[in-house]
Amino acid sequence: MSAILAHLSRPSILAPLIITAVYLVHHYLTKERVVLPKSFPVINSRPTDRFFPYLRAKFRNTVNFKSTMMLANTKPYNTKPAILPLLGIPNLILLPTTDIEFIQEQPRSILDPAKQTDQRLQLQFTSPNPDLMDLHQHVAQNRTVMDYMTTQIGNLVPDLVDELEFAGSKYWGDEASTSEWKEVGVYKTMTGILALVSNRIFVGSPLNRTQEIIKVGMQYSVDVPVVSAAIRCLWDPIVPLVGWLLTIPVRRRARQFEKLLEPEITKRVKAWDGMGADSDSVTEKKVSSLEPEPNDAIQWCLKSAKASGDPLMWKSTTIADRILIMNFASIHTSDYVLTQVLLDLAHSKQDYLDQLREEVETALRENGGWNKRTIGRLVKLDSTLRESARLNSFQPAALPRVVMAEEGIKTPSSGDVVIPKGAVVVVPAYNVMHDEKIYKGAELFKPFRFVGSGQGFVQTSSEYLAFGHGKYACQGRFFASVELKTMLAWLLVHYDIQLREREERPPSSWLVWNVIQPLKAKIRVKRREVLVDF
Ligand code: HEM
Repeated sequence: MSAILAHLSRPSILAPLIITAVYLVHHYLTKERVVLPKSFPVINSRPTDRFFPYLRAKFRNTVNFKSTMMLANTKPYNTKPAILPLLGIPNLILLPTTDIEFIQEQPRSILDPAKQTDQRLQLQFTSPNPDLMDLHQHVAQNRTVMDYMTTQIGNLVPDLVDELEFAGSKYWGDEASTSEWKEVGVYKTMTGILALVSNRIFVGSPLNRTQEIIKVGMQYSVDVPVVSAAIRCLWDPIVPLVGWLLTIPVRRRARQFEKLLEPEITKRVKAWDGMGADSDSVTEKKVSSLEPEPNDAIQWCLKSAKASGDPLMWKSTTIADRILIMNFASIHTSDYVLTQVLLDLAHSKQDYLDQLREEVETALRENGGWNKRTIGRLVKLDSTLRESARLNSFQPAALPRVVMAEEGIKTPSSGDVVIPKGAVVVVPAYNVMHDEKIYKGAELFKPFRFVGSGQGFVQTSSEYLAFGHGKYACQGRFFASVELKTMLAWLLVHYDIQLREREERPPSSWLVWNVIQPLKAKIRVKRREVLVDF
């Protein structure tokens, strides 16, 4: 015994023990705890659960979230809020679908979507620059840059197509390969093509083909969700240290990305300043000595930075971090949607593929080739994307928001019961988008379901939540819609896709409350001889 005591009293052992003990006491005594209303039922706990009902409900929700979402259609969950215990996401309250309109209208000061993203992605460790999400002037800049993106993307269709010629040939085969079928990994090739095409719009040509930029941007985007999910499962007291350690490689990649973009951003800033443009005199003529002025996200960031007059906004690292976040926000969401739609099509009917191809070829002929007008005419293709995103949305529970109001909130369904500050509310989405009463034949892929319905790919509603809904719905969806339609149209015109009508479509997998596309699924493609005359 005395030997053990002597051992423990050595400073190298004792000091960490004392620090840990002090931390634990401090943590548990001072941490603000969110006490969820006791009157709400716990979804997926059963009257027969005599022991550990909460833990058992948590287990069921975690391993089979789809069934939880279906349960949300039944009483009392379809009219009343419920506590939703789930691994790695504390303080969740599932609201009924009848609250969707109320939720989507609330300002950030009441229900904040960004705070939920902070928690989910552990941005205090993983963000290249935590201020980018928090500081008012950064948030305003993000919004302005997204506005540029929305208004400019139509004009950039020819650039997208130019990049597709290169990326498509690289991943799916070039013009010399028209006689052979080629087996391709859908997710892998879509990610590769998207990284090139999206970065053509983000950093411009030829920088977008720099291997290192693509590699670092992708690694960052792959690592953040994985490492943040791991941190969320850690025991609270060890999160600050272990979380920081686990994310060292992520932060290293962000610094690498900043270095890789630094020469280009500095060149652009110098070109701007070289014209003697004052911070507050942004005119189309005086903006930059680069001829022609680049039309890409680096330049949009620079323009809006100069308009703000705040030098921090045009610092090279600030702009590079914004571009890295764009890579993160766009590549995984878009490669998800493209992978799913290609698998849906490959496992559907030849007639669908023929009709889509015909629509694209007619639009190309009638509108003089690849441009904004052509893409705007593709109503069947637009409906196909919307239908696939409905069936496969990666957010089976939508509109996650943290309650920010000091006094908590009451929702239409909670009646007099207050949902406290710090709780995270969500609404069910999987069951809504698979509801037979809203979508007839809801489990079927009917690509032209929305043709003539007045509902385009980007339109959100309380019945269509693939991009969220309302005030804080996806800001990148207009960009994504043009980019994905151009990509899919170009691929359909340039490649035959071998139909796998009789084979089972590879299923997505569910990981807690995320849906993951079939990462290993393959299709067979063959380059076509393109005969469209335009
Ligand atoms: C098909 C691809 C995409 C899908 C399915 C998608 C989906 C979503 C969803 C579900 C949300 C949450 C909305 C809510 O909670 O109400 C969101 C938010 C957001 N997305 Fe997307 N997204 C896509 C592409 C993009 C792209 C390409 C960008 C930017 C380059 C982008 C930027 C954003 C931003 C900035 C937000 C936060 C909006 C806010 O809080 O105001 N997204 N997205």
